[in-house]
Amino acid sequence: MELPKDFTNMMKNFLKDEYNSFIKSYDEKRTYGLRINTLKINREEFLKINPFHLENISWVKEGFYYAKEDLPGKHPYHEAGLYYIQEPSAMAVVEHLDVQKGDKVLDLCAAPGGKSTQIAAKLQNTGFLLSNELYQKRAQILSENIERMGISNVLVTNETPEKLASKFSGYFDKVLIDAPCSGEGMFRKDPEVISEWSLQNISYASERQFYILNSGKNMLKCGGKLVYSTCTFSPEENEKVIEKFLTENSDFSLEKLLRLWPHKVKGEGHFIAVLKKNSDSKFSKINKVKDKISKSDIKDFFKFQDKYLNTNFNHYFTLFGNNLYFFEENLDLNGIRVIRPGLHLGTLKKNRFEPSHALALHLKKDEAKNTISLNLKDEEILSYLKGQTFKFNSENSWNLILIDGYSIGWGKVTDNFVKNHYPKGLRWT
Ligand SMILES: C[S@@+](CC[C@H](N)C(=O)[O-])C[C@H]1O[C@@H](n2cnc3c(N)ncnc32)[C@H](O)[C@@H]1O
Repeated sequence: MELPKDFTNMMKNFLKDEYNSFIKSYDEKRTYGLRINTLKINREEFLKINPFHLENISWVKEGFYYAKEDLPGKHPYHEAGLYYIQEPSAMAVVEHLDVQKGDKVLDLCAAPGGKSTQIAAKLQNTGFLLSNELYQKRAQILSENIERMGISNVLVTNETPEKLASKFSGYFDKVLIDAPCSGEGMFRKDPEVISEWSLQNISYASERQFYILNSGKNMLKCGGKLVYSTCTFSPEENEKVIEKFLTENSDFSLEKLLRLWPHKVKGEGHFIAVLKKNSDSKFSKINKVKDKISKSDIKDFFKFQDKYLNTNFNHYFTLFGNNLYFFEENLDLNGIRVIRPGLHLGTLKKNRFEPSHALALHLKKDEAKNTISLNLKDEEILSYLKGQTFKFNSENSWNLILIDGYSIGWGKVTDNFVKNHYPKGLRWT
């Protein structure tokens, strides 16, 4: 692999004796990883149905290497959100954030969602995750991944760090800043990154990283943890950013600094710094908004819930047009660009309610009154993913489609045929 001269010189200076082993790692094959989504299935249950060649990743219990030919991105279990495809060393970051159930967590640079979905699995639908992405297109992808993983306690926003900081001062127990970087750890995975690399870009990236870190710090509570990470190796974007930050912010202390090097671990490499905040920021009390929606406005949803669900969504509801969302907290998010204000329950149509794909992926098999159980080997599963109808004898009703016991979407039985409600944009061709 041909690497920029400035890059190899920089790494030689930094790594000294270790440089040769480091540079040799670029001649080795890249690694592939997936992480089991424990919101939907636990590790043991997944291993019983696992169709891939998996090997443990030592630093994440739910993380596995897979073989390139496994192609887990094109598998019905992927569509059911049973796992997330994530670079193995990237999985280490959230392990150091110390997420506890009930925590309020901010993921400030979140798209496409690897670390947000990992945080959500640790929260187990308790507490609250604010998952933010600056660029709108990337925020949409993030939102789709959040949906696929069946997460309910997350707000997806599309904001600048300083805008969020003006609203959420001293609010979060944990803040993750997985900063945009020059991506030197992506060289094996995506050689295009090499052509965009330059020393000038490193300087530009480090300024941006410092600015993001400075916005993120204000949103943390006293005693809270902030993890700063990158998938790059240049010290200017890593140790130097942290050193400068600590010099200017004596109320923060460094708890841990970690490097995952591609010549030392089986992964593409990562930098992780764990910081602790030892002072109070003025706590912004986020106003709670009154539930503006009366039960009669959404009576069709309640009818649907009574008829088809074994679980209850009672509060708090938001309507975006005709789209109904549920979120455990009733925060006033006025002025913030929200892409997903919680769990999308469905759409209010004329005199009826149509459940959403997000709700299907969130539900466990026992939470729906009617289910259609399919196995991986059943041809109906492919028909379903292709958006086709198939025969099923039952009375007319909404049914949660299950693959090996895990929800994958809705089907509406009409005259013994399953009308397909797998979203058009996700259908297999
Ligand atoms: C390394 S990626 C995040 C990867 C993500 N955490 C994951 O695990 O899937 C960094 C993200 O920061 C976003 N970003 C770029 N500039 C930003 C800025 N000024 N403030 C906040 N985020 C920014 C990028 O668009 C990108 O999606």
